[in-house]
Amino acid sequence: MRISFLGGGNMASALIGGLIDRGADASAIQAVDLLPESCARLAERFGVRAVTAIDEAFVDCDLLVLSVKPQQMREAIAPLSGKLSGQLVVSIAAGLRLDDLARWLGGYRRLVRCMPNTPALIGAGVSGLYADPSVDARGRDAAESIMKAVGSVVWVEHEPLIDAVTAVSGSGPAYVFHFIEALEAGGRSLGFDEATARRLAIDTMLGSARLAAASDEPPGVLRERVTSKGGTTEAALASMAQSGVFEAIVRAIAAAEARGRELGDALGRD
Ligand SMILES: NC(=O)C1=CN([C@@H]2O[C@H](COP(=O)(O)OP(=O)(O)OC[C@H]3O[C@@H](n4cnc5c(N)ncnc54)[C@H](O)[C@@H]3O)[C@@H](O)[C@H]2O)C=CC1
Ligand SMILES: O=C(O)[C@@H]1CCC=N1
Repeated sequence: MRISFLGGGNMASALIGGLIDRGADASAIQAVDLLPESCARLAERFGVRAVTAIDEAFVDCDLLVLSVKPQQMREAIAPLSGKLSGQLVVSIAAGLRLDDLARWLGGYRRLVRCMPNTPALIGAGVSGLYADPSVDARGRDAAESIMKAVGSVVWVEHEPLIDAVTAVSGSGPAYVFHFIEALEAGGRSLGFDEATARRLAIDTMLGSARLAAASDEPPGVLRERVTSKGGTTEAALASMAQSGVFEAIVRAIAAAEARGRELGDALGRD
Protein backbone atom coordinates (compact mmCIF):
# COMPACT_ATOMS: atom_id res chain seq x y z
CA MET A 1 0.00 0.00 0.00
CA ARG A 2 1.38 3.44 -0.95
CA ILE A 3 0.91 5.82 1.97
CA SER A 4 1.26 9.62 1.90
CA PHE A 5 1.41 11.79 5.03
CA LEU A 6 0.35 15.43 4.87
CA GLY A 7 2.28 16.93 7.79
CA GLY A 8 5.46 15.26 9.00
CA GLY A 9 5.57 16.22 12.70
CA ASN A 10 5.48 14.21 15.92
CA MET A 11 2.56 11.90 15.24
CA ALA A 12 3.36 11.30 11.56
CA SER A 13 6.95 10.45 12.58
CA ALA A 14 5.67 7.99 15.19
CA LEU A 15 3.45 6.29 12.59
CA ILE A 16 6.10 6.26 9.85
CA GLY A 17 8.76 4.96 12.26
CA GLY A 18 6.41 2.28 13.58
CA LEU A 19 5.42 1.16 10.06
CA ILE A 20 9.01 0.97 8.82
CA ASP A 21 10.23 -0.88 11.92
CA ARG A 22 7.46 -3.39 11.29
CA GLY A 23 8.57 -4.10 7.74
CA ALA A 24 6.85 -1.45 5.60
CA ASP A 25 8.86 -0.46 2.52
CA ALA A 26 10.22 3.09 2.91
CA SER A 27 9.82 3.61 -0.84
CA ALA A 28 6.03 3.15 -0.45
CA ILE A 29 5.82 5.99 2.09
CA GLN A 30 6.11 9.70 1.45
CA ALA A 31 5.39 12.92 3.26
CA VAL A 32 4.75 16.60 2.63
CA ASP A 33 5.76 19.09 5.29
CA LEU A 34 6.00 22.86 4.87
CA LEU A 35 9.29 22.95 6.76
CA PRO A 36 12.39 21.88 4.81
CA GLU A 37 14.04 20.82 8.10
CA SER A 38 11.14 18.45 8.86
CA CYS A 39 11.49 16.95 5.38
CA ALA A 40 15.24 16.49 5.83
CA ARG A 41 14.67 14.83 9.21
CA LEU A 42 12.06 12.41 7.80
CA ALA A 43 14.23 11.52 4.80
CA GLU A 44 17.30 10.96 6.94
CA ARG A 45 15.59 9.11 9.78
CA PHE A 46 13.30 6.86 7.76
CA GLY A 47 14.53 6.99 4.15
CA VAL A 48 11.13 8.17 2.89
CA ARG A 49 10.49 10.74 0.18
CA ALA A 50 9.66 14.05 1.86
CA VAL A 51 8.92 17.28 0.01
CA THR A 52 7.64 20.73 0.98
CA ALA A 53 4.63 20.89 -1.36
CA ILE A 54 1.91 18.56 -2.60
CA ASP A 55 2.72 17.17 -6.05
CA GLU A 56 1.30 14.47 -8.32
CA ALA A 57 3.48 11.71 -6.86
CA PHE A 58 2.22 12.57 -3.38
CA VAL A 59 -1.45 12.40 -4.41
CA ASP A 60 -0.87 9.16 -6.34
CA CYS A 61 -1.24 6.87 -3.31
CA ASP A 62 -3.67 4.37 -1.81
CA LEU A 63 -3.96 5.93 1.62
CA LEU A 64 -3.48 9.57 2.52
CA VAL A 65 -2.97 10.45 6.20
CA LEU A 66 -3.88 14.01 7.18
CA SER A 67 -1.42 14.70 10.01
CA VAL A 68 -1.23 18.48 10.36
CA LYS A 69 -2.56 20.33 13.42
CA PRO A 70 -6.34 20.87 13.39
CA GLN A 71 -5.79 24.63 13.00
CA GLN A 72 -3.58 24.01 9.93
CA MET A 73 -5.90 21.53 8.24
CA ARG A 74 -8.18 23.65 6.09
CA GLU A 75 -5.31 25.49 4.43
CA ALA A 76 -3.19 22.34 4.16
CA ILE A 77 -5.83 20.27 2.33
CA ALA A 78 -7.10 23.04 0.04
CA PRO A 79 -4.70 21.91 -2.77
CA LEU A 80 -6.24 18.41 -2.62
CA SER A 81 -9.78 19.60 -3.40
CA GLY A 82 -10.88 18.09 -6.70
CA LYS A 83 -7.63 16.06 -7.01
CA LEU A 84 -8.69 12.92 -5.16
CA SER A 85 -10.04 9.82 -6.86
CA GLY A 86 -10.25 6.66 -4.80
CA GLN A 87 -7.56 7.30 -2.18
CA LEU A 88 -8.66 6.51 1.34
CA VAL A 89 -8.15 9.68 3.38
CA VAL A 90 -7.45 9.13 7.09
CA SER A 91 -7.49 12.20 9.32
CA ILE A 92 -5.73 11.92 12.67
CA ALA A 93 -6.54 15.51 13.67
CA ALA A 94 -8.18 16.04 17.05
CA GLY A 95 -11.71 17.43 16.92
CA LEU A 96 -12.14 17.93 13.18
CA ARG A 97 -15.31 16.32 11.86
CA LEU A 98 -15.76 14.33 8.69
CA ASP A 99 -18.47 16.68 7.36
CA ASP A 100 -16.07 19.64 7.56
CA LEU A 101 -13.14 17.71 6.09
CA ALA A 102 -15.39 16.51 3.26
CA ARG A 103 -16.54 20.06 2.56
CA TRP A 104 -12.95 21.38 2.50
CA LEU A 105 -12.05 18.51 0.13
CA GLY A 106 -14.75 19.55 -2.35
CA GLY A 107 -17.27 16.87 -1.28
CA TYR A 108 -14.83 13.93 -1.11
CA ARG A 109 -16.15 11.39 1.39
CA ARG A 110 -13.83 8.39 1.25
CA LEU A 111 -12.80 9.45 4.74
CA VAL A 112 -11.86 7.84 8.03
CA ARG A 113 -11.29 9.62 11.32
CA CYS A 114 -8.55 8.02 13.35
CA MET A 115 -7.07 8.84 16.73
CA PRO A 116 -3.70 7.14 17.23
CA ASN A 117 -1.13 7.77 19.96
CA THR A 118 2.65 8.16 20.00
CA PRO A 119 3.57 4.69 21.35
CA ALA A 120 2.84 3.70 17.72
CA LEU A 121 6.53 4.50 17.23
CA ILE A 122 7.44 1.27 19.05
CA GLY A 123 4.47 -0.73 17.76
CA ALA A 124 2.61 -0.26 21.07
CA GLY A 125 0.01 2.30 20.02
CA VAL A 126 -3.75 2.12 20.30
CA SER A 127 -6.03 3.82 17.78
CA GLY A 128 -9.72 4.59 17.59
CA LEU A 129 -11.31 4.56 14.13
CA TYR A 130 -14.56 5.84 12.66
CA ALA A 131 -15.34 5.58 8.96
CA ASP A 132 -17.74 7.71 6.97
CA PRO A 133 -20.78 5.48 6.25
CA SER A 134 -19.92 5.66 2.52
CA VAL A 135 -16.56 3.90 3.06
CA ASP A 136 -16.74 0.24 1.99
CA ALA A 137 -15.30 -2.79 3.80
CA ARG A 138 -12.12 -2.58 1.68
CA GLY A 139 -11.51 0.97 2.85
CA ARG A 140 -12.16 0.09 6.48
CA ASP A 141 -9.78 -2.89 6.20
CA ALA A 142 -7.07 -0.66 4.71
CA ALA A 143 -7.30 1.86 7.55
CA GLU A 144 -7.39 -0.91 10.13
CA SER A 145 -4.42 -2.78 8.69
CA ILE A 146 -2.20 0.32 8.77
CA MET A 147 -3.08 1.12 12.37
CA LYS A 148 -2.81 -2.54 13.42
CA ALA A 149 0.76 -2.53 12.13
CA VAL A 150 1.63 -0.10 14.92
CA GLY A 151 -0.65 -1.24 17.74
CA SER A 152 -4.19 -2.21 18.60
CA VAL A 153 -7.38 -0.82 17.05
CA VAL A 154 -10.83 0.02 18.35
CA TRP A 155 -13.71 0.95 16.00
CA VAL A 156 -16.32 3.33 17.39
CA GLU A 157 -19.95 3.37 16.22
CA HIS A 158 -20.54 7.10 16.37
CA GLU A 159 -18.20 9.87 15.27
CA PRO A 160 -18.39 11.89 18.53
CA LEU A 161 -16.80 8.93 20.34
CA ILE A 162 -13.55 9.74 18.54
CA ASP A 163 -13.31 12.82 20.79
CA ALA A 164 -13.61 10.42 23.75
CA VAL A 165 -10.85 8.19 22.33
CA THR A 166 -8.73 11.33 21.94
CA ALA A 167 -9.28 12.23 25.59
CA VAL A 168 -8.43 8.76 26.93
CA SER A 169 -5.73 7.27 24.68
CA GLY A 170 -4.75 9.99 22.18
CA SER A 171 -3.70 12.37 24.94
CA GLY A 172 -3.23 9.49 27.39
CA PRO A 173 0.52 9.00 26.95
CA ALA A 174 1.00 12.55 28.27
CA TYR A 175 -0.88 11.65 31.46
CA VAL A 176 1.23 8.52 31.86
CA PHE A 177 4.47 10.45 31.27
CA HIS A 178 3.25 13.00 33.82
CA PHE A 179 2.72 10.20 36.35
CA ILE A 180 6.22 8.92 35.61
CA GLU A 181 7.54 12.45 36.18
CA ALA A 182 5.77 12.54 39.55
CA LEU A 183 7.06 9.10 40.58
CA GLU A 184 10.55 10.20 39.58
CA ALA A 185 10.22 13.48 41.51
CA GLY A 186 9.04 11.54 44.56
CA GLY A 187 12.06 9.26 44.31
CA ARG A 188 14.41 12.25 43.88
CA SER A 189 12.95 13.92 46.97
CA LEU A 190 13.80 10.79 48.96
CA GLY A 191 17.45 10.95 47.88
CA PHE A 192 17.78 8.90 44.67
CA ASP A 193 19.86 10.28 41.81
CA GLU A 194 17.95 11.09 38.60
CA ALA A 195 18.89 7.91 36.74
CA THR A 196 17.88 5.62 39.61
CA ALA A 197 14.64 7.49 40.31
CA ARG A 198 13.72 7.32 36.59
CA ARG A 199 14.55 3.60 36.37
CA LEU A 200 12.35 2.84 39.38
CA ALA A 201 9.52 5.00 38.00
CA ILE A 202 9.57 3.70 34.40
CA ASP A 203 9.99 0.04 35.32
CA THR A 204 7.14 0.32 37.81
CA MET A 205 4.81 1.75 35.10
CA LEU A 206 5.97 -0.78 32.54
CA GLY A 207 5.71 -3.78 34.84
CA SER A 208 2.33 -2.74 36.23
CA ALA A 209 0.86 -2.10 32.75
CA ARG A 210 2.16 -5.47 31.54
CA LEU A 211 0.74 -7.20 34.60
CA ALA A 212 -2.64 -5.48 34.08
CA ALA A 213 -2.60 -6.53 30.40
CA ALA A 214 -1.68 -10.13 31.25
CA SER A 215 -4.14 -10.50 34.14
CA ASP A 216 -7.78 -11.56 34.03
CA GLU A 217 -8.41 -9.41 37.10
CA PRO A 218 -9.49 -5.76 36.83
CA PRO A 219 -6.88 -3.15 37.85
CA GLY A 220 -8.76 -2.49 41.12
CA VAL A 221 -8.13 -6.08 42.27
CA LEU A 222 -4.44 -5.84 41.33
CA ARG A 223 -4.29 -2.59 43.32
CA GLU A 224 -5.81 -4.28 46.38
CA ARG A 225 -3.16 -7.03 46.19
CA VAL A 226 -0.44 -4.41 46.62
CA THR A 227 -2.25 -2.70 49.48
CA SER A 228 -1.53 -4.36 52.82
CA LYS A 229 -3.79 -3.42 55.70
CA GLY A 230 -2.02 -0.75 57.75
CA GLY A 231 0.89 -0.76 55.30
CA THR A 232 2.79 1.72 53.14
CA THR A 233 0.57 1.57 50.04
CA GLU A 234 -2.53 2.25 52.08
CA ALA A 235 -0.85 5.39 53.44
CA ALA A 236 -0.01 6.53 49.90
CA LEU A 237 -3.49 5.82 48.50
CA ALA A 238 -5.15 7.59 51.44
CA SER A 239 -3.00 10.65 50.71
CA MET A 240 -4.00 10.49 47.02
CA ALA A 241 -7.68 10.16 47.93
CA GLN A 242 -7.41 13.18 50.20
CA SER A 243 -5.95 15.16 47.29
CA GLY A 244 -8.72 13.94 44.95
CA VAL A 245 -6.24 12.43 42.47
CA PHE A 246 -8.70 9.91 40.96
CA GLU A 247 -11.48 12.48 40.44
CA ALA A 248 -8.94 14.98 39.10
CA ILE A 249 -7.86 12.52 36.41
CA VAL A 250 -11.48 11.77 35.46
CA ARG A 251 -12.13 15.53 35.24
CA ALA A 252 -8.98 16.02 33.14
CA ILE A 253 -10.21 13.43 30.63
CA ALA A 254 -13.58 15.22 30.44
CA ALA A 255 -11.71 18.50 29.80
CA ALA A 256 -9.78 16.91 26.93
CA GLU A 257 -12.99 15.57 25.39
CA ALA A 258 -14.67 18.98 25.71
CA ARG A 259 -11.66 20.65 24.07
CA GLY A 260 -11.91 18.23 21.14
CA ARG A 261 -15.57 19.13 20.62
CA GLU A 262 -14.76 22.82 21.00
CA LEU A 263 -12.03 22.55 18.34
CA GLY A 264 -14.46 20.77 16.02
CA ASP A 265 -17.10 23.48 16.56
CA ALA A 266 -14.72 26.42 16.18
CA LEU A 267 -12.73 25.17 13.18
CA GLY A 268 -15.71 23.60 11.44
CA ARG A 269 -17.52 26.94 11.38
CA ASP A 270 -15.05 28.27 8.76
N1 LIG B 1 1.09 14.30 19.04
C1 LIG B 1 0.23 13.37 19.42
O1 LIG B 1 0.41 12.66 20.41
C2 LIG B 1 -1.01 13.15 18.62
C3 LIG B 1 -1.41 14.04 17.63
N2 LIG B 1 -2.54 13.80 16.91
C4 LIG B 1 -2.95 14.72 15.86
O2 LIG B 1 -1.94 14.68 14.88
C5 LIG B 1 -1.87 15.93 14.22
C6 LIG B 1 -0.43 16.40 14.19
O3 LIG B 1 0.02 16.57 15.52
P1 LIG B 1 1.58 16.61 15.84
O4 LIG B 1 2.28 15.64 14.98
O5 LIG B 1 1.69 16.53 17.31
O6 LIG B 1 1.91 18.11 15.35
P2 LIG B 1 3.27 18.68 14.76
O7 LIG B 1 3.20 20.17 14.87
O8 LIG B 1 4.44 17.96 15.36
O9 LIG B 1 3.18 18.29 13.20
C7 LIG B 1 2.46 18.99 12.25
C8 LIG B 1 3.35 19.19 11.04
O10 LIG B 1 2.57 19.71 10.00
C9 LIG B 1 3.37 20.61 9.26
N3 LIG B 1 2.50 21.51 8.50
C10 LIG B 1 1.81 22.59 8.94
N4 LIG B 1 1.08 23.15 7.94
C11 LIG B 1 1.31 22.37 6.85
C12 LIG B 1 0.86 22.41 5.51
N5 LIG B 1 0.01 23.37 5.07
N6 LIG B 1 1.29 21.46 4.64
C13 LIG B 1 2.16 20.51 5.06
N7 LIG B 1 2.63 20.42 6.33
C14 LIG B 1 2.21 21.34 7.20
C15 LIG B 1 4.21 21.30 10.31
O11 LIG B 1 5.38 21.87 9.75
C16 LIG B 1 4.50 20.17 11.29
O12 LIG B 1 5.73 19.53 11.01
C17 LIG B 1 -2.77 16.90 14.97
O13 LIG B 1 -3.92 17.12 14.20
C18 LIG B 1 -3.08 16.18 16.27
O14 LIG B 1 -4.39 16.47 16.70
C19 LIG B 1 -3.29 12.67 17.09
C20 LIG B 1 -2.94 11.77 18.03
C21 LIG B 1 -1.83 11.96 18.93
O1 LIG C 1 -2.98 17.40 22.26
C1 LIG C 1 -3.57 17.21 21.19
O2 LIG C 1 -4.44 18.00 20.79
C2 LIG C 1 -3.23 16.00 20.37
C3 LIG C 1 -4.41 15.09 20.18
C4 LIG C 1 -4.14 13.88 21.03
C5 LIG C 1 -2.76 14.04 21.45
N1 LIG C 1 -2.25 15.16 21.04
